[in-house]
Amino acid sequence: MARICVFCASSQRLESRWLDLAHDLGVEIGRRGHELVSGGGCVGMMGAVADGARAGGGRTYGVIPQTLVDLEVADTKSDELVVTDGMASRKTLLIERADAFITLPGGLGTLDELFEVWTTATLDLHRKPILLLDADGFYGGLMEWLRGLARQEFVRTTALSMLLTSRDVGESLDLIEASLLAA
Ligand SMILES: C/C(=C\CNc1ncnc2c1ncn2[C@@H]1O[C@H](COP(=O)(O)O)[C@@H](O)[C@H]1O)CO
Repeated sequence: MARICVFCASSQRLESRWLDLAHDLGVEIGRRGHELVSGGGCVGMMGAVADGARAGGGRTYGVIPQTLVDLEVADTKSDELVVTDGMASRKTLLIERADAFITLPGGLGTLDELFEVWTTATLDLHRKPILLLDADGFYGGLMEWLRGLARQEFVRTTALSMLLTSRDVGESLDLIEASLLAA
């Protein structure tokens, strides 16, 4: 069993294909016996992945700041919900709790979380696998831009190679499980 943290969109105005993707990933995390670690929200893809994990028989662990609890967007169905005093302490707890990270399509919050776990990995502050689930080529533009940064020596190619990528839910979890087994 691994504790897999999923970063994804909180927006409530998304096409159903993104909510379905998050739900499918959650179901597969639960079905494989893993715990879902998440930002503890019940809206958008965040709610879909958590509901999916529970539907698949998995345990869910959420970490959410009090400000978002006050806005009534907390995943109150979570098996364990930790409330923090701010966004920074929330992110620290998420990173400490998880064994691995998967990033689904998302906006600024999702990108912030991806870059935090990725930069800390490049600094060898942790050795937890990080995977970008690039469904429908959502992250194609970002990856192309990052490869350009590597060509110009702003980013090390070893940093780029730390990021696992896949376009598929099952393959993403296969890659994470293989990486955890190899560690
Ligand atoms: C009040 C509304 C939405 C609530 N917003 C959030 N709820 C929970 N977690 C959030 C929220 N906004 C950001 N986060 C964290 O960042 C990621 C999602 O951010 P994005 O900008 O939507 O990509 C997510 O992983 C959370 O940890 C009204 O709609």
